[in-house]
Amino acid sequence: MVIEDTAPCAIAMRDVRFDWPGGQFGLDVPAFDVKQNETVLLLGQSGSGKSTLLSLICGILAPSQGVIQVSGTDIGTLGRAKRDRFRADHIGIIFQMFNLLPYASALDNILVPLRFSKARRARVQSPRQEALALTRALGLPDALVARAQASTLSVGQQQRVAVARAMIGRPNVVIADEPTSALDSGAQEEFLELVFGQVRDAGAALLMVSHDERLASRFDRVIRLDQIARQRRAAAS
Ligand SMILES: Nc1ncnc2c1ncn2[C@@H]1O[C@H](COP(=O)(O)OP(=O)(O)OP(=O)(O)O)[C@@H](O)[C@H]1O
Repeated sequence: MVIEDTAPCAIAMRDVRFDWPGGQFGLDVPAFDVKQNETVLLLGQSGSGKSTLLSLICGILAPSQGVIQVSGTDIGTLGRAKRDRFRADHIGIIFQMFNLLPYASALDNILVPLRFSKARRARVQSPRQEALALTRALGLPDALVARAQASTLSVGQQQRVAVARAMIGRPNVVIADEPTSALDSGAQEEFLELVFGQVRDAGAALLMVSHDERLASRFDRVIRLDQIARQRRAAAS
């Protein structure tokens, strides 16, 4: 199924239903869109289903019904392997704890998405030069990026590496799951500045999840999970 009138949308969800195995928690999303070039902050309390929603959009989880369209592709029609490929090709992901490979260099961490995606690799002329251009823009010295093991970097340096890894090969959708939760407020500001700059340069859509309302003023649009999704919880016995 193709959702009509979503041409400018990077993400479009219609009548989506998902239940975690065990039936303790489920999510219904009647309609949710993020436009290309739009920055959206998704707020919600702990346990409300924000990460579940992001996993559906990234194709890590599959809905039991409904349509999830990312960059014009209905990812629900893809099998698991194709969803994994689609995610690698089209989505840049910034995780809460950055999830860097600890013993690899910062540079090798940044190049990981290109190893998993030919399409993303094809959008990069010189991987090493592009990675270093990104890290320079993010304020990291070349020698550190090329030589330092990720585990030896400060949290601030790790977040920059995580942004560069998400942005290499210019994905058109960037998903960030509470990427500022480990940072103090000064570092949060700086981090958002970096992410927004990179997302704008790539012409990408950004969907960031947080429970921190103070971030709201920076985004084109702020929504609460309960405005777009209905949560289903099993009654406690
Ligand atoms: N792997 C899992 N298996 C079964 N149920 C799960 C699983 N992960 C999450 N859930 C259920 O989904 C609910 C929502 O979890 P989710 O992680 O999506 O919330 P969240 O809003 O991202 O929370 P937080 O802000 O604390 O990260 C949880 O309360 C839990 O009941």
